[in-house]
Amino acid sequence: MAVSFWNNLLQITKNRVLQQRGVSLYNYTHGFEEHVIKKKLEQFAGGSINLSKDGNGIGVLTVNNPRLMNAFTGTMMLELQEKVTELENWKEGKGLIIRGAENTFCSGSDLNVVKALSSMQDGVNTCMFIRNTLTRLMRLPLISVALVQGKAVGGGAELTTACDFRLMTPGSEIRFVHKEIGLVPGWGGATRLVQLIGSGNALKLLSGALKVDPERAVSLRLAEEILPSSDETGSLEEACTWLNQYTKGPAEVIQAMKKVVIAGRELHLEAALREEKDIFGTVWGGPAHVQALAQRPKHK
Ligand SMILES: CCC(=O)SCCNC(=O)CCNC(=O)[C@H](O)C(C)(C)COP(=O)(O)OP(=O)(O)OC[C@H]1O[C@@H](n2cnc3c(N)ncnc32)[C@H](O)[C@@H]1OP(=O)(O)O
Repeated sequence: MAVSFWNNLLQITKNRVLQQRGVSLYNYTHGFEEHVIKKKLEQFAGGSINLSKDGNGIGVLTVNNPRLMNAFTGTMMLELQEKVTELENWKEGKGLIIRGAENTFCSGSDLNVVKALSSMQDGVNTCMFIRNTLTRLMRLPLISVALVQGKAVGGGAELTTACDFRLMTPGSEIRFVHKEIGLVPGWGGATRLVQLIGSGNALKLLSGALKVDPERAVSLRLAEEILPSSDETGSLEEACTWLNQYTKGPAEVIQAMKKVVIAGRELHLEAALREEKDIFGTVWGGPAHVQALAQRPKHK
């Protein structure tokens, strides 16, 4: 009796968390002091995270620090959080492409930052900070795609797993190199990798620090497709075309669709079904539904 009460309470709390935007995994109750780590990260400047949004509801987020193969400096980690907040509030948004500048994806944390924040406390806090951001990124009500050109290494490989889909260009590679530097993934990448490809395959990629080329990624179902182009402009156009297959229609319907999938992915059956009912209620009788019914649709 007492156990089922607490289980129900836990589920209700989880649902509430999923429904709210901008809610973080870790807060002061977990010993996480966000303002302290933000002050430290501010000291490591360089690079940027750029966001452009088009009129069709597709955003392009670019990890931009080509001098260091798009490694994340401290200020880029802070900027990523700001851009995720902006995307959470983008009412017209439907899809998101994440890519790296100048033909390569991302080489993870800037190793200079890793060295400077080498105490256990700083390392754990930095990981909590970025794991919060990537969890919010994963839960955006947008269909997200990592466009992997060149190399996605370490934290860069982890970033790809926070997207709904991965598209790879010829010659590109995803590699969880953490073992080589005496680490395990800390940006939530191991957990998400297990969910994507199963524990056995995840263990092989992580413990072997294996280079995953596009063919292998597709066969593991880590990537959806290999794009024909390897250049920046061509592959971005192809990624947009791929994404457009799934983002036709009104933003409120696409966003609701992503939310029911998040519920199915993250909640237990009964809680997910309750969540689906609530989300259904937000589109039933809405403009897109009424307009579609008025046209007496046939789906041949
Ligand atoms: C979550 C925890 C983490 O993410 S820890 C960080 C994990 N990442 C790494 O260990 C990546 C280390 N870098 C590499 O293995 C290679 O640079 C990779 C990414 C494979 C690219 O190789 P390649 O195409 O030959 O380029 P390169 O080595 O000449 O690199 C160009 C310059 O960029 C730098 N760079 C690269 N990655 C980082 C990084 N993560 N942090 C800091 N600097 C990085 C390289 O050192 C190189 O700089 P320089 O030209 O030697 O001054």
